[in-house]
Amino acid sequence: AATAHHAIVSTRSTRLWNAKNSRFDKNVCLVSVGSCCPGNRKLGLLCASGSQSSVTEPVQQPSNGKGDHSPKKSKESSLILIRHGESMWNEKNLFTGCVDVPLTPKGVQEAIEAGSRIRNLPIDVIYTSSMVRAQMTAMLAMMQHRRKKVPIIMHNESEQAHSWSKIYSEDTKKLSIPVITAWQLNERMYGELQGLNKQETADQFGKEQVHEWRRSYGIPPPNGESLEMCAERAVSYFNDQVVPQLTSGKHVMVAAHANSLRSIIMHLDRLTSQEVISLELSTGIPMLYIFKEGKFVRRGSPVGPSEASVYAYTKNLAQYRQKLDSMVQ
Ligand SMILES: O=C(O)[C@@H](CO)OP(=O)(O)O
Repeated sequence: AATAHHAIVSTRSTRLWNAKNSRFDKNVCLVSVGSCCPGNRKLGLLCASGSQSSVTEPVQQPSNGKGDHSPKKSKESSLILIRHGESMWNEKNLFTGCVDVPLTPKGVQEAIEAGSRIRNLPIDVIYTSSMVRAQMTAMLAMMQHRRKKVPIIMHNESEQAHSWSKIYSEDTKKLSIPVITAWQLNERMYGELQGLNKQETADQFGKEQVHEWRRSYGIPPPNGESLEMCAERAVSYFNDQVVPQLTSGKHVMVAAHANSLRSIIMHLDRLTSQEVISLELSTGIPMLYIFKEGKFVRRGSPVGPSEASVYAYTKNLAQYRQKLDSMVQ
């Protein structure tokens, strides 16, 4: 199943991500530590701003007050980004945006397969959008995880919701993974395109115009959000909430959407507004980054439960896997 060429992370339409070999095809651009496409640039140093965490276990964010959040100790943590599996409107080729539609059976299958690819990777906390397709994907993927911790959605929308969902056993807490839902990670709001057929819209307004609405950085669809506007909320949230977790050594998975993730990947990989135009994400393919000393290094996509691909696993991740091997009979 992992043999297909997925256009997960491609900054040129000529480059396709080969999930099997964890490398870009055509431009011979391997994803390796410290380099990324295009032009072998160093991956971006990410500076978090305004660090606070409202999650179950607040994390201390080391900061020197200058926006440099490199931890003092050299901890390594992993970040998995995953776009939801195929939704019922993906299947119908309809613009979806902030309309909250569920997965198709194929999307469910994609989420399960994604789970099998990451079943040996450590995950301490999960962030999802507030939309059911991202939440289904995260939950279905976690059902495959070897650690068998229980993903539990945090309900902090009111005092009552918070207190009524309290867990009274520390042991049980240890065997669970908080799932934090955030509207900021929702799909880009597609305005008056929501519910329209993508092909019919291109026929009506012209291919070029629709491509600009769909893929440009700065141009919003009618009464919708541009990628830039989406980035303002999604990347801010990522910096404010997710980065402090990583800085404290927690391993994080983020389940979200094509465009909210495009904006985050643009930020992590320091893509230009031109480069992001051809960044396409497939449904249900997990992407792994390592966060170390304040830097994000893209490791590619884990190929499967037994083959990590040479680029995907670090020494620490291999050790975690060995630990799982010794725990699971
Ligand atoms: O319809 C949407 O919400 C998105 C993702 O499916 O569309 P696009 O393909 O333009 O990113």
